[in-house]
Amino acid sequence: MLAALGLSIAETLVGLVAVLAVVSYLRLSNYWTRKGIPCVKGLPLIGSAPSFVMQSQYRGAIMQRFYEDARAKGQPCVGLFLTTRPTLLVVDLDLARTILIKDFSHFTDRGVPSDRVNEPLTANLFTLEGQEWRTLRHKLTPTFTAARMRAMFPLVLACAEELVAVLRSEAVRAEPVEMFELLARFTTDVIGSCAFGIQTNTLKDPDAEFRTMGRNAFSLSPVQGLFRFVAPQVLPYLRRVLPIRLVPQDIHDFFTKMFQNTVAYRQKNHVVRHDFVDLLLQLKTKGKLNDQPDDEHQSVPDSGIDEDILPAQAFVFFLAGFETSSSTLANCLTELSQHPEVQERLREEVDRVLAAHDGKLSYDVMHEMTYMEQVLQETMRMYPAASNIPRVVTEAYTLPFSGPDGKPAVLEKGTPVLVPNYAIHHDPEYYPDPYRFDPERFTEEAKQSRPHYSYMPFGEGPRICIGMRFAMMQMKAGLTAILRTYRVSPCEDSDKYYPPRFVARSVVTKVEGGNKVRLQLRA
Ligand code: HEM
Repeated sequence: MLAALGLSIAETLVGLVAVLAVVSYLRLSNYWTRKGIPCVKGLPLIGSAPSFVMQSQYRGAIMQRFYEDARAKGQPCVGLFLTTRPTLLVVDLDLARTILIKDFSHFTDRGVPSDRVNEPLTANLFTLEGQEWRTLRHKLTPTFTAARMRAMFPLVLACAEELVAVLRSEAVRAEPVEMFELLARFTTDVIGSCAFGIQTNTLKDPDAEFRTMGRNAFSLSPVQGLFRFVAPQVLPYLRRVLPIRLVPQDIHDFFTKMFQNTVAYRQKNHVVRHDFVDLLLQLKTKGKLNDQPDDEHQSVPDSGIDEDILPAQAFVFFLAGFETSSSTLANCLTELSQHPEVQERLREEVDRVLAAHDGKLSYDVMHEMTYMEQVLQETMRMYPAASNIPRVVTEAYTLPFSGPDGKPAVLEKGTPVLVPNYAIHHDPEYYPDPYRFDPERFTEEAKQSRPHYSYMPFGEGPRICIGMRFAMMQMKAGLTAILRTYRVSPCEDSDKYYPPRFVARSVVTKVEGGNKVRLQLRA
């Protein structure tokens, strides 16, 4: 055919790119303008944010620039093009509430690709869409109640004690300690224990297979990053012709096998451990937990969770839970090392609360540490693990305001929407002097004085992080264990790393150069 037209492959490709560029240019010129939504056009094919396509800047900061410009002009939102894809960036907090909560039924999905047939691990709570997601969320929600967390707490505490022991040898060496890596091993052990029911031993052995697999699951090559975050819309087409996997085969096989082995062992030996494996197995058979009453008003009995996607749920608890919590905890320690007065006040609280309970830490005792809650909240304001909250329009949606021509703007099905929580968390109108670490921003009084939805480290609405209780539990257990035994202080070269710069091509908000601190045993 090409030969008949007298074109070489190179000429055809150049022609194709030229046509795409013209189509993209025409779209750029009209798309948002026709809807009456102010926009940032940018370049054909690349769109409004070259650094987004190149993955050369932290995504939170990229969106912050658009957010601040639009906010200065009093716009409730701004239209962008991420590559050729029109994407709506939300600026106004009422609009954020409308999308995430009030009219959630038009925005139920995230637009993260999954493939249940070829890669069952991708069919998890984070990626599933529509009714499938709704049913699964309904079944999994009771596995995260305070009572279940209380039952799992001893497993978490055992890992926190191991962390303290490992830190002891680091403190004795008197060298700077990279806390991010150590804390990633801590949270890997915690979630390995609670979601896979095994002792992953990564604190004892940094090269343990679970840590390697966890690390690899988060290390994206530039090309993987491009497909997963920048142009996921082209992924389904490419996957038809190229052998592109969402989760590399070895990682997929490893986590599936781990979960299946644990299940087989539990069923053979009738082991009960009060962890997520137990709870997932209960949900598999009955669709509800053993101690949940039957719903009298339900005409059809609950069906169980399909066996093929059971490991996927343990996998997503691990993936969504370990690096988010470890990076938050590591950033918290960096801030505490830079703010000794906050650290001392927090340590006094830890000592006082523990002394009132014979030195014994429990799930309920941790809740008495109110200043610790403030410190972690301020950390998650400055370093939200997810810098933007993504949604996709699942049913065409008329925005609650009109464009300059007086006509209401309609968002088409499939349009991505981003709520920029990093930008909102650094808006000086909500948080004066936003780059200063100040846990006083989270006293009850200070929280009441701010508008709703100006703080969303765990997202918002029906799709809010399901694991936030678990996250707070493991972070508080880790922080308590560290502070009751050690003091942290900055390294000599800390001005190279603080104030922090964020890693550009990272799924989770992480700082450049890691989180190095000095550790001293308390006298
Ligand atoms: C500091 C720790 C954590 C942070 C900051 C965090 C943050 C988030 C955010 C921002 C979302 C998206 C929410 C939205 O779209 O509105 C999310 C979703 C999710 N998180 Fe977390 N997370 C953390 C820890 C955890 C843990 C420990 C687990 C599990 C044990 C977990 C499991 C999940 C799951 C399964 C979802 C998807 C929920 C759904 O779509 O229904 N996360 N998380």
